Amino acid sequence: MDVAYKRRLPTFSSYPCVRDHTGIQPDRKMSRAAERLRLMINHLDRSSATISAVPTSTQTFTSHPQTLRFTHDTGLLTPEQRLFYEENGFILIKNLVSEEDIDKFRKAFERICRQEVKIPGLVVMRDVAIVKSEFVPDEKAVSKLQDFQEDPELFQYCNLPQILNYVECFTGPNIMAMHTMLINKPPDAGKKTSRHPMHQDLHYFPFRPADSIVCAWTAMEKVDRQNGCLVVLPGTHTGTLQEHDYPEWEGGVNKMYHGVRGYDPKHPRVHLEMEKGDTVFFHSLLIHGSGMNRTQGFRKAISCHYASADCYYFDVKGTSQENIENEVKDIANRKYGLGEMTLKDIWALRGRLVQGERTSL
Ligand SMILES: CCCC(=O)SCCNC(=O)CCNC(=O)[C@H](O)C(C)(C)COP(=O)(O)OP(=O)(O)OC[C@H]1O[C@@H](n2cnc3c(N)ncnc32)[C@H](O)[C@@H]1OP(=O)(O)O
Ligand SMILES: Nc1ncnc2c1ncn2[C@@H]1O[C@H](COP(=O)(O)OP(=O)(O)OP(=O)(O)O)[C@@H](O)[C@H]1O
Ligand SMILES: O=C(O)CCC(=O)C(=O)O
Ligand SMILES: [Fe+2]
Ligand SMILES: [Mg+2]
Repeated sequence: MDVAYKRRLPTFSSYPCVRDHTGIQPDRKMSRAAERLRLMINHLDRSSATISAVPTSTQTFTSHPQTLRFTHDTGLLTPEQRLFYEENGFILIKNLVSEEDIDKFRKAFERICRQEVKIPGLVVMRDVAIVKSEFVPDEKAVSKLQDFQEDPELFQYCNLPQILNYVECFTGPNIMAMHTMLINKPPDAGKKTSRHPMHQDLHYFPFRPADSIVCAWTAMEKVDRQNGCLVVLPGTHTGTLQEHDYPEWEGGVNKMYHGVRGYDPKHPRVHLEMEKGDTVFFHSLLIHGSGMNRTQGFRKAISCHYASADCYYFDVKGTSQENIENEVKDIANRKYGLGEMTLKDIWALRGRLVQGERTSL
């Protein structure tokens, strides 16, 4: 563990934004949940990760066993944190990435925007509102970098030991970094195109199981409702993958920003307000999005989707993911002439082992 990290130990925040009108009472909910888990964990059968809720003195476990399905016991997460992720599908760790590291990522980003470096495979995206205007090599023209696995500086984010320690709690010990992004949400140009529709990241991934895929998303500055923080629907990770499509937004929508078709607008939502360095880990099925940026600043975050290297690819043909596959293939073909490549080939090329063994992906 590096010294800088040790000095400022991260703290766990249950619901980071209690100002949100979700109707959830975080403190009450947490203490009840934590107490229940503490009782259960006394009787944890580690080999099967199965919890027996009411063991008897004769050791006959006749009650309904409850399984911890979404987390692994690595000794890092407290019982409260495990139960929180199990129930909500995300967990926010305060102050996990140092200022120094974030400033380094920001400088690397700026160099890319100024076109001082050329990174193989990197996708530099512009917001749909300005895509037809004149290009200037400046961070103001870039809404997102995607696939920075070949940038040695930015990719350090994916290798940060304190991030991987948490990731392992959700993926197990063999870890692949599958998808990388630096999001530079621009000030909204007036058409609300800076929003990201509510979606499940799994829609983009031709590999499974969903429970072994987690996103780490780190705020590179203070993010709040004003500049378009993440918004999550707690508990939706226990559902299934929904159909996604372009939302019908008057002002237009960014390429490949699909949204969940007809999600329940009454589902409680939580705005994840975060400080620089705070990191949220969330499940690949968790419904999330981000609001518009009402400030004049470019709201920055860096993220990586990790998957267990033991995951397997599958053919999305005939599933709800076929629409995104067609778009990805179209672009890959137009840009790189990768007509013969399958989605699996594209992902296998992009993925990088960051811990353990590359067993399958
Ligand atoms: C868990 C993952 C969740 C997600 O990743 S959600 C977001 C996923 N989004 C993506 O993966 C998009 C990544 N972006 C890209 O691939 C590229 O930026 C993109 C959109 C293909 C543009 O590539 P460029 O190299 O800039 O190509 P280009 O300038 O020649 O444009 C090609 C055509 O695309 C259009 N375009 C560019 N940026 C756009 C945007 N933001 N929204 C909508 N349309 C956009 C552009 O106008 C052009 O269209 P046309 O051919 O002139 O009709
Ligand atoms: N009525 C809606 N229908 C569909 N998606 C919505 C709707 N309202 C918001 N969203 C989506 O929910 C996410 C977050 O929205 P949110 O309401 O937090 O942002 P906002 O409306 O821009 O700002 P705020 O509500 O904080 O004033 C975004 O992805 C946004 O696109
Ligand atoms: O940073 C954001 O606004 C959300 C990005 C996101 O959810 C994604 O790209 O999948
Ligand atoms: Fe996402
Ligand atoms: Mg709103």
